[in-house]
Amino acid sequence: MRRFRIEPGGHLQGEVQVPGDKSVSHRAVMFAALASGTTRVTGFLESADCLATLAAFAAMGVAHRREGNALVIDGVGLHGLQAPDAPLDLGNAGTSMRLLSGLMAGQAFDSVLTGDASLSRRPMARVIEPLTRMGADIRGDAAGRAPLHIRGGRPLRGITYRPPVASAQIKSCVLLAGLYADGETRIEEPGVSRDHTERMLAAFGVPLRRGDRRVALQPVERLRAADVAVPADLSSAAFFMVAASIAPDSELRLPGVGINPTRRGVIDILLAMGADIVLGNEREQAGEPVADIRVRSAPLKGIAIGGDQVELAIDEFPAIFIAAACAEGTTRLTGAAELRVKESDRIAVMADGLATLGVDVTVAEDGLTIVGRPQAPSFGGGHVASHADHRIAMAFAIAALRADAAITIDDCDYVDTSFPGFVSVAAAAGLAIRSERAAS
Ligand SMILES: O=C(O)C1=C[C@@H](OP(=O)(O)O)[C@@H](O)[C@H](O)C1
Ligand SMILES: C=C(OP(=O)(O)O)C(=O)O
Repeated sequence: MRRFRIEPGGHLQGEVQVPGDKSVSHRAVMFAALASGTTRVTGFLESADCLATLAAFAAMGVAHRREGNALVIDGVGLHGLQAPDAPLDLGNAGTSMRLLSGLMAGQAFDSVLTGDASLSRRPMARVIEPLTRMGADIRGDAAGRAPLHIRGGRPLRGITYRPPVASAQIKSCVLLAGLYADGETRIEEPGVSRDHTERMLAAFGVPLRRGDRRVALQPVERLRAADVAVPADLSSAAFFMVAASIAPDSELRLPGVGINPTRRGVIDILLAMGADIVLGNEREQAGEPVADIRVRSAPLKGIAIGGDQVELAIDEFPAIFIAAACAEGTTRLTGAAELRVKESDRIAVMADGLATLGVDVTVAEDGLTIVGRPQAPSFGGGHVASHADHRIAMAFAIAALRADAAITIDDCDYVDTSFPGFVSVAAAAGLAIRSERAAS
């Protein structure tokens, strides 16, 4: 296991090219595999999570190769996947497991989906339940967790599903099963969730009816291969947006970052906190809005965050909490219980780490309250446990910019699930970070 050691202080300058979007990369592999024809994916995120998805399709007979900077995938068609001869191991990737569960429910063969210790703790009843209503035979353990055993060859029927939480993973799972169902599949969500699946299905020639928090899909004969240019990942960019905001004398440019309106909550939250963020050259890339982002240091202030803002920034809260700890006044997050069922319990784990670094934080069931320390240093140094959660590790790494002593972080191998190369990219921008092999 590697651990990070970050010396305190520093400022950030220059251009940071963050890697491709994780959500879009997973979907690009899935839809390319199911399409008729060949798809070229550029900007594919070569991270552990997305490579697990790619390996799962390779195990089901989908060929891929690298040509220059493109990942080229030969689609096998909606009914062309082959039975894998072993369980599909999806590692740490919740998106992969939940989306694949819907897809596997529609196949003629049986499959088993497994994952690592973190993924095996995450709730899967949220996909088992709607898929069972559609006619699938899918079972987890007694607590509704992975491994998931899926019996193939079951006829599926379209349903109208109203998930209890707004979740792109649940929605996408049901839509993927809906590709194989008899009749229309409808989803009506209690809130806004990211719409990468809908955008990419449309690009692959699948007609959808979309309304406010609603989507409906009719089964189709085939998906039409369509090249995908994956935007840079806003969730990875978020660490640098916060870092440049809290470090003095900093200015970073982040080119080609996805700013999908169902994902861009972190930009709006940081702007509301007083951040100096400017979006330029806004354009569309493979059906997704992207922009070049410029961030400069700025004094931040605490705000209240809740309601619809939560899902729009769901993966960015570890970074946002670091911003809040450097802000003038109090930041209060509510309505974010979903953070407790990510790769780690991100409310408890972030609260523990912030407290270790001397920040006054109060935990609630669905959020937390952070009293900011606007005078640098905002953090003491110390040793923080990432609980094998990539986003926790990266969040505490940037906290060192406002610390008075070194911060060390355990269990940082998992950063590769979403941001391979984080250490060298962050070091080149000005963070005094190094990765060390830990004793155990
Ligand atoms: O669909 C996706 O790609 C994702 C959806 C979100 O999860 P939920 O659907 O559970 O909100 C997010 O946290 C995850 O990192 C990626
Ligand atoms: C929650 C995340 O991913 P997943 O659900 O795919 O594991 C994340 O990347 O923060």
